[in-house]
Amino acid sequence: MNQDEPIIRIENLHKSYDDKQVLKGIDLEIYPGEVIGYIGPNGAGKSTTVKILTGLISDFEGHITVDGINLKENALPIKSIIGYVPENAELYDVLTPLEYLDFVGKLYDMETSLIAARATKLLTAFGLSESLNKRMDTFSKGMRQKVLLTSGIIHNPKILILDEPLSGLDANAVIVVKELISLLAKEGKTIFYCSHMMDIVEKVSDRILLINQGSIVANGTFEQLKAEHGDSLEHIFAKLTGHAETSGSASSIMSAFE
Ligand SMILES: Nc1ncnc2c1ncn2[C@@H]1O[C@H](COP(=O)(O)OP(=O)(O)OP(=O)(O)O)[C@@H](O)[C@H]1O
Repeated sequence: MNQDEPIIRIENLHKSYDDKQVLKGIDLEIYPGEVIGYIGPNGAGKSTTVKILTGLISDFEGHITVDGINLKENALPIKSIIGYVPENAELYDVLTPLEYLDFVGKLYDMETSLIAARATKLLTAFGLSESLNKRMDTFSKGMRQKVLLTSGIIHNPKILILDEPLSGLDANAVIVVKELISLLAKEGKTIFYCSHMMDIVEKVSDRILLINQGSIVANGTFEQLKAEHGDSLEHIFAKLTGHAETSGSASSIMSAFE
C-alpha cells in the first residue's frame, strides 16, 4: 500500500443501539505508521468505534476501508491484519500462556514452531519467563494483561488496536508497552490507542482524536491542540467535552456525605 494512502478510511460512520445514536457521522483518515490516541469521556463511543473497526460490530452505517479492503463486504482479511487488545477480555484460565497463544496463533494460520518461538520471546520481554507453563487461573490482573497484549501482536499485524492496554500493569510494564508502541510504529505499524491516561496519550501519540457524544471534536497533534485549546491534554479534554468544572463535580460528590 502507498504510504500516502490512508490505511484506515472512515466515512460518515453512524451507529445506533436501538434508537440511541452513539456515533454521529465520523470521518477519519489514518495513515500507515501513525500512532493515534483516541480519547473521550465515558460513553463517548470509543469502544463502539473500535468494535466496528475490528469487525465485532457489523451493523453500522457509513463506509470503511482498511488497507484498501471494504470492511462491510470483506471483514475476514481485515481481521488478519489487525491485532486487537480489548478493554475487558476473558482468557481461558485452564490454559497456560503458551497453550493460549498457540490457540490464538493457529486462528491466524501460524506455524506451531513460529508461535512458540515468538510467544516465548514476547512473554519473556514482559517478565513472564517463569510463568510460561503455569495455568493462568493463578495469574494477577497485570500478568493476564501481558498475555492479552502478546496475543494482540503474535501474528505481527499491520494495525494494532489497543483499548486501555495499560490497565492493571505495573510501572515497569507500562514502560515496556510505551517503548513497544514506539518501536512498532517505527517499523511502520499503525497503532490506534484508546485510553483515559492523558499523560501517556500525550507522550505516545503522533495525533490525538477526541470524541465527545459520538462526534470527533478535536483532531491534531498534541502541539496543534495545545496551540488551539489549552496547555495540557487534561485541560483540552475538559474544555472540549464540557467538563471544565471537574473539581466542582468532586465537591458535589463530597456533599452527599454532609
Ligand atoms: N451493546 C450495547 N447496547 C446498547 N448500548 C450500548 C451498547 N454498547 C455501548 N452502548 C452505549 O453506547 C454508548 C457508547 O459506548 P462505548 O462503550 O462505545 O463508549 P466508550 O467511549 O468506549 O466509553 P468508556 O470510556 O466508558 O469505555 C454508551 O452510552 C453505551 O451505554
